[in-house]
Amino acid sequence: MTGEHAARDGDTSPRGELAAERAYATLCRAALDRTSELAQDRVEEGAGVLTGRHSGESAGEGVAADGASAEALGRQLRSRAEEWREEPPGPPFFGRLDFVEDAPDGDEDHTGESGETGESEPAGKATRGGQDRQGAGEHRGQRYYIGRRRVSEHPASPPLVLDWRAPVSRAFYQATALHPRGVKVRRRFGWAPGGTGEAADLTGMEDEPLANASLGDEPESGTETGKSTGADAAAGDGSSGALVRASRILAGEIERPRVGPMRDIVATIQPEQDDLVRAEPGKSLCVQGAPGTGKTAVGLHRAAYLLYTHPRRFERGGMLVVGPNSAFLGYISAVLPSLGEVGVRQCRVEDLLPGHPVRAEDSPEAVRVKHGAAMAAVLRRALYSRVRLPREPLAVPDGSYRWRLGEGELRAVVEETLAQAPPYEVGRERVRARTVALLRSRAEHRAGPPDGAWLRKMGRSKALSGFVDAVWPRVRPEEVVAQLLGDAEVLESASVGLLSIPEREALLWSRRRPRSARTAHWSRADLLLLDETAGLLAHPAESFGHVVVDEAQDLSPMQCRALARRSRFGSLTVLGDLAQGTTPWAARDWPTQLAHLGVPEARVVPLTTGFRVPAVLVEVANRLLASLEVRVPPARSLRRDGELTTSRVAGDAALVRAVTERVESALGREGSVAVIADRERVEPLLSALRGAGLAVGGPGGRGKDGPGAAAGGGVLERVVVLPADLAKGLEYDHVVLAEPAQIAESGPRGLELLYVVLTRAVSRLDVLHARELPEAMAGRGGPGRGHNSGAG
Ligand SMILES: Nc1ncnc2c1ncn2[C@@H]1O[C@H](COP(=O)(O)OP(=O)(O)OP(=O)(O)O)[C@@H](O)[C@H]1O
Repeated sequence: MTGEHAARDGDTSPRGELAAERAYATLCRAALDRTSELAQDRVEEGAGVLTGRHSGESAGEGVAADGASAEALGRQLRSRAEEWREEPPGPPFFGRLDFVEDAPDGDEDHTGESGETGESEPAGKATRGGQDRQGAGEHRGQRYYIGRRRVSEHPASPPLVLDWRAPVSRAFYQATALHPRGVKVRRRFGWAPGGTGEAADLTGMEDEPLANASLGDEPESGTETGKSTGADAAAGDGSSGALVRASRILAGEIERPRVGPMRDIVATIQPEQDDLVRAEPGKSLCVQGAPGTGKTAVGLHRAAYLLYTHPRRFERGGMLVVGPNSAFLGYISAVLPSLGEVGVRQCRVEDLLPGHPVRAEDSPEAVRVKHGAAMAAVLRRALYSRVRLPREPLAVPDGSYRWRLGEGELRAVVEETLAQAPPYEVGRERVRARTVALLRSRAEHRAGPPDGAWLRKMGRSKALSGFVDAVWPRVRPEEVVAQLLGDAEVLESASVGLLSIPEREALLWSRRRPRSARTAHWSRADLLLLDETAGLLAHPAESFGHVVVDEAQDLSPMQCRALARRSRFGSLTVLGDLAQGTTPWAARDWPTQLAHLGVPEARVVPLTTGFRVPAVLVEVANRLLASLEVRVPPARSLRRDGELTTSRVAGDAALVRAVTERVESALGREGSVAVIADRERVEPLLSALRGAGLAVGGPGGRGKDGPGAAAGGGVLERVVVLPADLAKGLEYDHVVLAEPAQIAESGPRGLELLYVVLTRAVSRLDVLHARELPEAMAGRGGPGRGHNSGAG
């Protein structure tokens, strides 16, 4: 149990240890079942008590203070109870830490977290206080189980299992023989895939001796899955490669076939990923990660970590996860709930924008201009061109008297307000307040300080309101944008020096289009303009404490600004890969993109170890990097498996035949198959494959971007034909790539697109080509270090 080493005096044979761990699992399951019942009872009682969330809280601490939060809490309790009812929580733990009894001299701990307790730290001396710099600190002699969530027999009793996010759990991810953090032995548990976490599902375990490993300690135990090889990793450099090579459980988990929606990776988070997950909440972070390095996974785990560690911070401004499209969001939607976080908003940028129906379509050039950074300046000018400097004095009637304000002083009011550049609506009220202040000083001079009622009367007076309307008119975003796009003169004066004449022409509505704000037909990109203008008028009502932005390289400057507005007081986790930028406005460098996102100071951290794409494929993909217009560190792969074939065929008909053959032979093996080609080839390939009697899905049929994934995944055809531009973010066991040269030439970002396509395969990639391979792909050493054949 979490506490003193319980098994020390028991049966220490591998079989005996496994039996003891299974018994412990049974104990945990019983405690979980009780927690579930308790949650259900509380929903029924309507009690506003959090159950087991934010583990430091004992029963009663989460009582809601007001109706709205009581309702939110009720919803959360209900979903927690439903979650428990519908989905058994799975294995109650995946790891165990045994800390040393005595701190060995010179065993420096490098956590820098001395004394970290944190509000989420589980109660009880056993887990209070972090490891000190000399090693185990207060954890000396303790044993802790680590799991997806805290398990205890009662919310207030000491935990049987610690949440993976608790400070002490960090040692599970970070301890190495060089820096053992006071950990004597790290144990990993192997559970039957797909099991519900019953004791019988616990099939094996591996121990890595850490502290004193260099002195030649033997592993504590071997298990049914084989002798521990942990010592190899422990003695190594602690890199992901060394760790994974040394652990069959780790390697098995990482190489497990991918089916259905994305899973959490909580049992196998790697040290460099853990650093990002637990990075300081207040500071923004940008992860430049090669394909399959776990950027999405890291972002989601970071969200869960921040919510757990800083619950109060995110009660005020919530957490937002932004993804590129709804199918992707469907694909990742199960991860946070599986980590116990059900209240995170997950959406696309466009879901945050004004909800006008989209009734118009822009030309590609108009889309490009509307997404560009210059548009923000154009809109600002268009809005502020409405402000007029006063040209005459103002007389404000007050009973039979008239207060007079001179043109010069009124002009100073407007000029000073403009110089302060507040949001437009704030500016308007500021002009009003300052003009009233001028009246007050007049009145004071004449008859002593006026009272509040008089000041309010003056502020609302017709003359003063008329003045404010004249110099700083009230306006709606729709009016500003409709006038800008509908009136050539307005557009010209707002965009001189910012847009070229052809760009202006692309923006201008044709004469047939309605001109008024009320009847305007808005395009998708117009919604960005409306949002930008609304942001110039006032701060958005919706603001987030933290925003996780995925595939951030593909966002346009205007999309970035829409996010920046919503996290003015928060921080961002920006995830992306410049080499995978395929939109017309994709970022070429991070500093520029981070500036658009409002966080120019964010640290950029590379992730280069890939968990998806095998090394032989990564090597081919990396050859492209030299030809891209971006500089990113090349990927390396943890996976040594994987096959690559490259085959030249004689002409298009032969290419179709070769694709069919490859698909047929791929079907003889396990896993999903995707044929990826330029959009033009999709229909012919689909009909050829169907003509050959194969059940094939069209674009979006399955995978991360397909409705299959959104609906829970994998239920549709095993084979899909996919245009290259829909491949981003997807994974397939076997990929057949048809005519890479055509993809490379398909547009200004063709090579980036090809790079995306080359990095989708989890196991096997067949490259089929009738034309020469793109030079960039051939690299210096020629294509295909794997098997080459002339089949076709
Ligand atoms: N530490 C880990 N343990 C196990 N699996 C992992 C780990 N890190 C990542 N993975 C797996 O690797 C795959 C790729 O992860 P993910 O989709 O997060 O990568 P990505 O960097 O966002 O990729 P891309 O840039 O291609 O979209 C996923 O199947 C993920 O579950």
